[in-house]
Amino acid sequence: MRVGIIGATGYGGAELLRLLNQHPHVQDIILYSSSKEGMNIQESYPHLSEIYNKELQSINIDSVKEEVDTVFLATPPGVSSEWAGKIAEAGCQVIDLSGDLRLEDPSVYEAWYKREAAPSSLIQKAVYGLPEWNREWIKSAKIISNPGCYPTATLLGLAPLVKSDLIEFDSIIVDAKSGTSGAGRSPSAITHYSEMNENFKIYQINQHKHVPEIEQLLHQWNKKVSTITFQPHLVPMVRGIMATIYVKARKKTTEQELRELYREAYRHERFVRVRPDGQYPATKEVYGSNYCDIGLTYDERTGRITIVSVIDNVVKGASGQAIQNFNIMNGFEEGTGLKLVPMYP
Ligand SMILES: NC(=O)C1=CN([C@@H]2O[C@H](COP(=O)(O)OP(=O)(O)OC[C@H]3O[C@@H](n4cnc5c(N)ncnc54)[C@H](OP(=O)(O)O)[C@@H]3O)[C@@H](O)[C@H]2O)C=CC1
Ligand SMILES: CC(=O)N[C@@H](CCC(=O)OP(=O)(O)O)C(=O)O
Repeated sequence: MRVGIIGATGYGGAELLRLLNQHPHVQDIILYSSSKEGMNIQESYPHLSEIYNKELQSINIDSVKEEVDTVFLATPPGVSSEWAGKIAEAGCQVIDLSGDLRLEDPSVYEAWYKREAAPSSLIQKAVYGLPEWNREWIKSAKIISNPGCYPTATLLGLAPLVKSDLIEFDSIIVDAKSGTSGAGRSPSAITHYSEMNENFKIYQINQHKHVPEIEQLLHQWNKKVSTITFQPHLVPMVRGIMATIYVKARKKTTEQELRELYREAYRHERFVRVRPDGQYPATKEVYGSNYCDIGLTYDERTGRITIVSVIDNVVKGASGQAIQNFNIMNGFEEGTGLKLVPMYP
């Protein structure tokens, strides 16, 4: 297949290129840029020297239509609402890494993103690309809205419990930590070295745009869930997300019962690994891979369940999951191009 990446000069785009470059069903990758047309991608990314030697193309719907079968939009919010519809109408598959098409209610998008929402007709066509729980819809989708990085870790960590009726549904607290690559390639006063090295910050308290995305899915899975508490933090590392999730059990349970619930839920999922008793995952254990690793415990004293869910934000939290969706949409074996052993140490 021939694939295009819009936003190839960003971190999500570069990771798509790294992974698609060794995908056996991808014959050609065209890179599009809104600001660096005519430049070679190696000028932006010297690590691609002698591996990928191509010029960035301007984004033009007629050439996109001629050149590619699938377009990955690795662009900031606001861009996909402009391009996804046109590209789909031109007959290409669209996989959007941004948050533009994830929220079903445009007024919720406008309240949290503080910008105009995409047209409802476009949002309705997009399938939320969380393969472990939405695989059947992804198979026939033409437009995928790829989940956010924090929602991926949080939803995979919460799904078995929320679907089980074992918990107090108003008790969910998510304490999430991310590396700085989650903020993209452009440096900012929040993420640059002097600000982040030897530092640990909470940000966007009670107002992160991933709150409604997480709540939307949890509510779809169980109508008893309405709101959650979610607080994101930045940690001085490049890749990785850890979501530590606290939930009150509705009645007495055991760690063994909970682990069995998770093992059963993810028995056939190649990218979700449930840790054995007493093991809790660290971000480095999924670094550079498409895995989501989950550990859990039950505190008999407080009746609280703690779930620890880790991903690499650029892989399972963005580009790897996008390729997992690409594989499912096209009937390829789901792990194609994603058989990545985490880099350790
Ligand atoms: N980084 C991460 O861990 C994750 C990112 N995401 C989402 O994926 C998307 C990409 O993120 P990321 O790669 O980190 O961001 P970056 O800021 O690193 O890259 C975004 C790219 O978008 C392109 N771009 C900017 N403005 C426009 C425009 N008006 N029209 C077309 N292209 C534009 C730019 O490329 P150029 O100037 O060459 O056009 C830029 O390099 C975002 O929506 C992000 O929220 C989702 C999950 C995780
Ligand atoms: C560390 C950091 O800044 N992370 C980003 C999340 C990136 C992401 O997943 O954003 P989208 O929903 O737009 O895809 C943030 O908090 O906004």
